[in-house]
Amino acid sequence: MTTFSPKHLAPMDAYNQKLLADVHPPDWVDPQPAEMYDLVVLGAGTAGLVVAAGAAGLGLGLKIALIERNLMGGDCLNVGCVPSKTIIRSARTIGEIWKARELGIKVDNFEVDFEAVMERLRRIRSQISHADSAARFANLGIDVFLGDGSFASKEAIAVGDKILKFKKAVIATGTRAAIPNISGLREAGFLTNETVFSLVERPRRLAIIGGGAIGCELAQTFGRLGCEVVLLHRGSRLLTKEDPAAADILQQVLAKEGVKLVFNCQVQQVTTSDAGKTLTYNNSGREETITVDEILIGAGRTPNLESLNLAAAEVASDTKGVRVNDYLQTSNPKIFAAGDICMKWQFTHAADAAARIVIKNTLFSPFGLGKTKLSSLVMPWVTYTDPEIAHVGMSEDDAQQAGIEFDTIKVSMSKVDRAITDGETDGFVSITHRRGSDEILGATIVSSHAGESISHITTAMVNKIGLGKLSNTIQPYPTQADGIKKAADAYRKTLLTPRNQKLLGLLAKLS
Ligand SMILES: Cc1cc2nc3c(=O)[nH]c(=O)nc-3n(C[C@H](O)[C@H](O)[C@H](O)COP(=O)(O)OP(=O)(O)OC[C@H]3O[C@@H](n4cnc5c(N)ncnc54)[C@H](O)[C@@H]3O)c2cc1C
Ligand SMILES: NC(=O)c1ccc[n+]([C@@H]2O[C@H](COP(=O)([O-])OP(=O)(O)OC[C@H]3O[C@@H](n4cnc5c(N)ncnc54)[C@H](O)[C@@H]3O)[C@@H](O)[C@H]2O)c1
Repeated sequence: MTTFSPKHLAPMDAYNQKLLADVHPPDWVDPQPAEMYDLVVLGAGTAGLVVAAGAAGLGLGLKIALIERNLMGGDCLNVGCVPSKTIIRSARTIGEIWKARELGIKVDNFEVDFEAVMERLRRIRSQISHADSAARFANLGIDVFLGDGSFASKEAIAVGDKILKFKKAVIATGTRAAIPNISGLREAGFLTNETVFSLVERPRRLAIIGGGAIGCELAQTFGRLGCEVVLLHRGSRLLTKEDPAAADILQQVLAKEGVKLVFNCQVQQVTTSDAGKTLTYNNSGREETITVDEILIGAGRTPNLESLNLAAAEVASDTKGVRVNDYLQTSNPKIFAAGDICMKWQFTHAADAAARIVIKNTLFSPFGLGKTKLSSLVMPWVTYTDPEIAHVGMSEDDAQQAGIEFDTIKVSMSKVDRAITDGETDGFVSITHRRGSDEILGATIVSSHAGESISHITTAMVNKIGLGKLSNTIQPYPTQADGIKKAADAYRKTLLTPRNQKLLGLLAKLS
């Protein structure tokens, strides 16, 4: 039986008890290890779960072990996508209420019940946790071990006093919040994604360090839920990995909603007093201070490597994580990796896609034949702010670096009827294509449902459908996805050269 104490799971109400019973049952008894495993998977976040379930689901009688030291489901279910998107839903409603008057609806009074918002988060999370549960995976025929796994040799992993020998192993141990080295921060105390979703009381004043995906999503969310939010970002604009025009729209929206944005900011120290936690920071050369009740860190990730004893398995790593080749194979040919621990794309769907590649490359590529490359994936992602910012494929910078000649077509949402009727014209569709061809290289969409719309373009790219065919694809009127068709139509118009016009004129005369 394990002696696990869920230090970050609070409060221990009925919902969190249900979650725990699913993803780290307090009375769990590890099985006796098999003599030899076909596959041992280290870490039961998205990547590990998909590898284990995918391999077991083939019905080939493979012997599979899955090891998790904390909560099965990893970041996504417990302290990432699921809790964040659940409170983002509540915050969206507040955004709608703010907009109500513009839509002709008077809402004079409303109140945010922060406790109820957070209780809903815990309820929803516990409602879907069964899919990632120890019981479900054991029922799939997988040996589930709840404990800290570390390599004992090139061919074995230790978990507690048990040794699991493997033919192949997969490292899927993910990441955790990187904590910036700021004097007084640890003493003052801070929140990370591991603790922020356990809040039961609304902090009146909240400082967020880092203006990436976590910082932006949660600054808007907690701002809408009634906190005074300051976002301290060291870059000169938010969401450094996104199209600057997309970041610009978000900056304007956040500022309008009352989130204080500080750029080019270096937090130097944190001190504590009766007034709260005071951060001293350098704002473009000026020293400033701000006093808050809580500090949330969203300043990037650090890989979960320390306890793995990678040296024993001769697996190479660096500060970013486990090193892999394009087949997700580590320096030990029997050991693969998937998910945040080894990838620049740190998303649940990326971990899922990588896990599928790993199943194929570990189990179904005899003599290394028929392996799939990570670089073959077309990767979309979405930042769930309001408006959403969605991207797929290459950015203009990527294309430039790859030496590809390109053109970009951009359509403002203010030209899309449905966005106008919805009062959601902050945004655009931008599609980058190979110059002189309709091949789509990448796209960014900023709109209230950009996350849904981007899939049209992802599907087109995966199936090598160009802008010409997208222009022929009928979008129902009026939808915001019509912006994609407008961009494709705009590409078509570029084909109307004087020579083509002459030809068309001739055809018209002859018809
Ligand atoms: C706040 C937040 C919001 C997010 N929102 C989104 C979103 O909306 N969409 C999206 O696509 N992505 C989102 N992400 C990213 C997403 O959560 C990750 O990309 C995804 O969880 C990665 O899965 P993984 O399996 O690689 O790693 P993890 O989910 O980190 O799983 C790794 C597991 O390994 C375990 N482990 C580590 N070391 C050991 C060991 N030695 N022995 C045994 N077990 C070990 C850990 O306990 C953990 O359970 C978000 C992340 C955060 C933090
Ligand atoms: N919707 C989504 O898919 C989603 C949502 C949240 C998180 N995530 C994933 O989680 C990962 C981690 O998110 P994140 O926001 O922590 O990382 P991030 O890398 O996206 O952004 C962190 C930002 O913080 C800044 N920063 C770092 N140290 C700082 C400091 N001391 N002071 C001020 N700014 C500082 C960095 O310059 C960077 O721009 C992301 O890479 C993303 O893949 C995804």
